[in-house]
Amino acid sequence: MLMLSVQEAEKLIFDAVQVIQDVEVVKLEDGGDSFAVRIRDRILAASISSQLDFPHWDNSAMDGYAVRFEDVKTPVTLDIIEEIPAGSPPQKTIQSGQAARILTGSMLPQGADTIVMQENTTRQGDRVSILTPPRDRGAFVRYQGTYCKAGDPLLSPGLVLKAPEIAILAAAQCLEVPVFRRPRVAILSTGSELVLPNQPLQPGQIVDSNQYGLEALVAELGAQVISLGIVQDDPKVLEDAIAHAIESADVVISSGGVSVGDYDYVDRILEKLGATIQVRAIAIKPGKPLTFATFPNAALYFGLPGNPASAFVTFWRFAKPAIQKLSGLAQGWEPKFLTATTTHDLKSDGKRELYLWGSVSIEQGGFQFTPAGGSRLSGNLIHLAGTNALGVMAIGETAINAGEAVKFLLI
Ligand SMILES: Nc1nc2c(c(=O)[nH]1)N[C@H]1C(S)=C(S)[C@@H](COP(=O)(O)OP(=O)(O)OC[C@H]3O[C@@H](n4cnc5c(N)ncnc54)[C@H](O)[C@@H]3O)O[C@H]1N2
Ligand code: MOO
Ligand SMILES: [Mg+2]
Repeated sequence: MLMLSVQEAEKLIFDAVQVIQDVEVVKLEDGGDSFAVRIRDRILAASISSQLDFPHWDNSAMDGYAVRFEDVKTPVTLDIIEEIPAGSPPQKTIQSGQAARILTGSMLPQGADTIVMQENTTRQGDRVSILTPPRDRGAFVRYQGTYCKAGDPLLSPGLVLKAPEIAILAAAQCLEVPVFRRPRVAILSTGSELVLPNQPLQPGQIVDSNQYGLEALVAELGAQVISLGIVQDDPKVLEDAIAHAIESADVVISSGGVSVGDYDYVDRILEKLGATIQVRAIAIKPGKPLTFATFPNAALYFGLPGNPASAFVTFWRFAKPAIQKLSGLAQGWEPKFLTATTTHDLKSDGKRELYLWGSVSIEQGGFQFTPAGGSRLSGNLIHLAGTNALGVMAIGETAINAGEAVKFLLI
């Protein structure tokens, strides 16, 4: 069986992913949850601009007095001709010797070009004394269009809509927001030994934990989960399940049945159903027998190995970036490796690229990687708890000593 390097495999996988083309519109005024809750974490499908300048008009950054800079170069007392609360346009033009009372956000009146903050003044009835002259013309004036001009692009396609972007959409009066349809990801667990968590466990059986772990991983990416549950190691039953899955989903993720065992049917079924198998085995540990295939209807198939740690690691390394790219994310979907100092010695046989689950923390001087305890066998999922990173050892690298640098991937 041809074993690809991790880099060869990821190129084949990521190149096969085409961004979703379907667009949905999320409307500010639709019922149900608030707009922010409905649009949070969706990915923008088109460029957004506004008909508005930001700021929309010249306005004051302080509570104080709008004045003419020429009048206040030295301490002086001015006549207050008007009060301008936020939300009301000024009615008068400031002439020499005059000022207007102004509040933060209020429009700058005609004739004025500078704001003196209240703390630098004293007021006597309709007059105000400027105690400290402002340094510059335009002090504390927020000029129209200096943040952004009407028509300028505000948000670009492929951006995940988080709190700042959602606030911008609201400020820009963007009432209908085009976002990419969320990918549909079908998940199934193959194996006649598998039972549901609420079923009594007979000798030889094991609870299907991959289904739940993978569902959570897919949901974390904002994709729609289609849970197909346990499928027995029966070629006909499995073929029907996979055929149904590829018709109903953009991505199908199965676990188990991809190695060389007597009941490992996945690859044969994929071929029978017309898939092109792009990846059959990768020089990665854990996760060697990963299968990746493409279907004529554009569905992508990840046949993850059944061992729980292998399923998690291959999901993080290959399926997660692929789903993020498919979702329309313009930037940041590719795996990014950073460097940490390891707190413990790390060992490898050097034969496959080794992924070590553990925790990265930010300490003085940078990132620190602590490998998880327990046995690092691919069947052991217990010590995945609390981890947030995968340390990586390259092929040929057999030891990284405590205190030395290790590459890691945040998961
Ligand atoms: N002769 C060889 N045997 C194996 C090889 C090999 O190269 N030659 N590779 C080993 C490696 S590496 C891996 S990884 C596994 C992959 O096996 P499969 O993908 O075929 O998975 P299964 O055989 O179906 O199951 C393996 C293991 O995982 C448990 N499992 C399966 N599904 C689930 C689930 N949904 N939840 C929890 N646990 C699950 C299953 O009971 C098995 O213990 O193959 C090695 N063998
Ligand atoms: O590639 Mo397997 O996941 O080492 O047990
Ligand atoms: Mg097997």
